Amino acid sequence: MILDDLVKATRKRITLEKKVHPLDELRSQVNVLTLEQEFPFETCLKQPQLTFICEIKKASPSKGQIVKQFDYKKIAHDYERDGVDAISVLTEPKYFQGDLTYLTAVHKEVSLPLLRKDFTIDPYMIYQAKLAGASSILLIVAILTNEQLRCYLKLADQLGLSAIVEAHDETEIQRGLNNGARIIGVNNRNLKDFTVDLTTSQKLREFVPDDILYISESGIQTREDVDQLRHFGVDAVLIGETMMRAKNKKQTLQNLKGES
Ligand SMILES: O=C(O)c1ccccc1NCC(=O)[C@H](O)[C@H](O)COP(=O)(O)O
Repeated sequence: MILDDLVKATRKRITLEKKVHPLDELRSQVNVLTLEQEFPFETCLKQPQLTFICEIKKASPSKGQIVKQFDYKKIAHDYERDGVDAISVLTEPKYFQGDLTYLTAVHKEVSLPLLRKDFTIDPYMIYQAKLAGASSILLIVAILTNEQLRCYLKLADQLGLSAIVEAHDETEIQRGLNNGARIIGVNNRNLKDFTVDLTTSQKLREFVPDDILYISESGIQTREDVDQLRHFGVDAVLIGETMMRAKNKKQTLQNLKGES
């Protein structure tokens, strides 16, 4: 399964990165930052209207290369100008052609809350996310033990980072909640065969209490999709490919929001 490959590649990458910049070095840099505890990512998800998180994503395992021209700074500016609420930046290099430096650069360019989209399997990656300017990280239940989930959520909290706890079924949602998740993300993409079914977000909605933020991720293409998800009671949508392929991002976003 693709998640196994992603975890393997991530472990290899992080092992190398730790040799260049050991954990203690990252820790001491984080210590000199003023740790704000405002959780801007969560604040933006709590607004009354649906929150739009749009992604900066060059390639993916399911689609291969999505865009040839990849001016991530311009995309970030366009997203901010056009009314996106938060930005997700893929930092996984092997399968998504992402890079942590994209996140650092985007943080310098825009003031929107940023999600480090990666396959977090080590606390080291949470420190990296903080130093790169993220206000949120991704924790995928399927690749973490309960103890890891609990510890990573605690560390994120200490660093003023929110965490999207991604689940694919009722059991994973329960594990996320039992270990302290405040945000549950449901992935509409089946990671075994890459098929997308937006009703996954509908089917799993009932297992997430109303005081927990609920994000629908992947496969969102049209205004009808967004309307449907709004109707299912999601707090936010995470949209990657549709926005990345859009020639006119402003118009596409307005259309998705139902403003044009
Ligand atoms: O996008 C993939 O092919 C993929 C495959 C395996 C694991 C994760 C994957 N995507 C990460 C994401 O969560 C999406 O980039 C995000 O939800 C946006 O999805 P989309 O709008 O379909 O680009």
